[in-house]
Amino acid sequence: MVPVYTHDDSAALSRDLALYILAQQDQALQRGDRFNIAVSGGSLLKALRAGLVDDAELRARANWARWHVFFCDERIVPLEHADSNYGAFKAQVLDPLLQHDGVLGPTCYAINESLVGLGENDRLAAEYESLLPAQFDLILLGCGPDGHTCSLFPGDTHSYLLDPHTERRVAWCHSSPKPPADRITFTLPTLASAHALCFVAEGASKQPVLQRILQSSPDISLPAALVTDRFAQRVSWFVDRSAVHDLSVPAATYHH
Ligand SMILES: O=C1O[C@H](COP(=O)(O)O)[C@@H](O)[C@H](O)[C@H]1O
Repeated sequence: MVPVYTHDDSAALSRDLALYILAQQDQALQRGDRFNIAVSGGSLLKALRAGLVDDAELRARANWARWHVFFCDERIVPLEHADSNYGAFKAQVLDPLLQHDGVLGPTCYAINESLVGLGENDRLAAEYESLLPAQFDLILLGCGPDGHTCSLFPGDTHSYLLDPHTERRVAWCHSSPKPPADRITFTLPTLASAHALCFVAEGASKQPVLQRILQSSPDISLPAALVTDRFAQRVSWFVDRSAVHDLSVPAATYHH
């Protein structure tokens, strides 16, 4: 059973999430000289900002200059487009960090914007793959109401993205059921090689899908359940009470 760290509200979740990330950072910097972290887009970024950027004490504990930040998935749009995960991370984390004097920011790895719109999406995925470190210290994952994580979507149309033996570490996801249609995404082998995988899910809208993922017989047709099941020893979930309301999931407390 994976730990499901359950919180009364967003503020408590954001703080524990930040403490968890800092613990992973410290372990990574004992192993080497950089913290290789991958982030998802969506609602996760609000929690990152509240826990790590807006909180002065925790912001100071992050060794930002050693952070190398990648994106678990990215929408194939210009970086300043409203749908860009890089753009959302910049707005929620990088720009607010810049407002604090003396903070040296992280190194971020965005898609090659010059390939957007050229019909070169396989090449764009391959170029992004070439930037990745051999192994991630931490991958932060979201979970959509349909059970997708990264841009690994459930259903036959997207089963090509879930090949556990693919040599591709980043794949082009086309015809995404959630707009925009074209994206790149980490594949299962990339997730498999991470030291730690952490899902974040908040709000009552996530409750039905969490029921299918966190029950004792998970529905592994859902990519978020598949990842949880397959890499259980390295997976943690950070949730709020409304996301697991009425579920028979043992609530864990994050000890820091
Ligand atoms: O499209 C995406 O959705 C998922 C889930 O987002 P959320 O807002 O429901 O938390 C996100 O993890 C992924 O990075 C993003 O591209």
